[in-house]
Amino acid sequence: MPRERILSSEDQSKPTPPPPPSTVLESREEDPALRPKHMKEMIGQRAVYERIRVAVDAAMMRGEPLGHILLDGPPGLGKTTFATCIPRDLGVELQIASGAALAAPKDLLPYLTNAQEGSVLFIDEIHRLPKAVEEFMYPAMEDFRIDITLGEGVNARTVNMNLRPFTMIGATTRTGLLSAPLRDRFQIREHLEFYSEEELTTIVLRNAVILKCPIEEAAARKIAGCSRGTPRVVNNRLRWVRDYATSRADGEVTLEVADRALAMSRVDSLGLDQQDRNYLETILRVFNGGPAGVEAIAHTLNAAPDTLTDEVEPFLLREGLVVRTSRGRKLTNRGYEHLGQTPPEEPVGRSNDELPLFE
Ligand SMILES: Nc1ncnc2c1ncn2[C@@H]1O[C@H](COP(=O)(O)OP(=O)(O)OP(=O)(O)O)[C@@H](O)[C@H]1O
Repeated sequence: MPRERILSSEDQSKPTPPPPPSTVLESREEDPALRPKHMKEMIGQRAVYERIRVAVDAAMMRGEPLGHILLDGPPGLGKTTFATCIPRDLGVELQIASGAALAAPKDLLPYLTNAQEGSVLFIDEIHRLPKAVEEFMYPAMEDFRIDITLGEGVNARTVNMNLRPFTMIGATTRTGLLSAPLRDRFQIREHLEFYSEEELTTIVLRNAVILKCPIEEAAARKIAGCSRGTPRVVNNRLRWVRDYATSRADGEVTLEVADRALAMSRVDSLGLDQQDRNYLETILRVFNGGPAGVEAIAHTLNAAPDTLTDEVEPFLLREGLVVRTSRGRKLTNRGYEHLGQTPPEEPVGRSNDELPLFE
């Protein structure tokens, strides 16, 4: 019988210590109603969907566990959504852990020993796993076996323990930080791309129905165009516009209401918010257009460098507003123009020591 259950800390049997509360999906969910439940409900990412679908169908037909999957891409593009839909489609249990919360092998142990045959263990932010935990995972992923050291010093001995075959799904915003041995243990590796305006419009229209929010198609298109190619952002903008329509209009999201709501939240024509513009303005005004190191920009903005690298920069790079060069970040001509400034004479990011970096 297919089971459809997400294990929470309460489900973990004693004496196994429960995972920290932050690893339970419900506590991280922005709006559970909006998250697709099955892969076929997911919009966009068609190529990734098709490849994972083939692997899921084959695993089900053969009655074997699905191979380990690594998903990477900027935040909010659907990594967790894939990781929660896949076990539902397979009809198996799901456990969720966060790389940042697994400080030592003993923290991972309960997840591995609790994993049922064919079940899925999802590790979010897998690039944050410490080396010792990562190495502990190698035999678990490859041979479904773990090596536990008991005792200390001369009395220490290693015990091998067999695990039930399971599927690991890892998600990361930074594949570059993963060691090659860990990366190579994932049979399927997929990169999630930003969504098109068409796809985001479909998401807005679908979610407006779920939120019981009457909306004009032109307004849905407007919201989609201002959402940085990201489903999480489109959902947040939709909720804001819906609140605005309730509070300042008759509840219907018309194009005019959407325009007013987005202007009030200071989202510009490209979908950039205040944080994005502060980043660009800092490079322009404090660093004369760059190059500037991300640490220096982060200090100036009083922000964490990781937030800039993971959340702010990917979309600005994709839009060609900044480039990453070997000497740091630089505004492009388009970046200058977006800030209403005239670009400098010299072409940006093309001198020998300022070649754009690709990762
Ligand atoms: N393909 C999709 N179709 C429809 N909605 C989606 C899709 N992908 C994501 N979403 C929506 O966007 C929200 C954010 O997605 P999700 O949590 O899966 O992103 P993520 O890549 O795991 O982000 P993070 O790296 O921050 O964990 C989800 O709650 C869901 O509502």
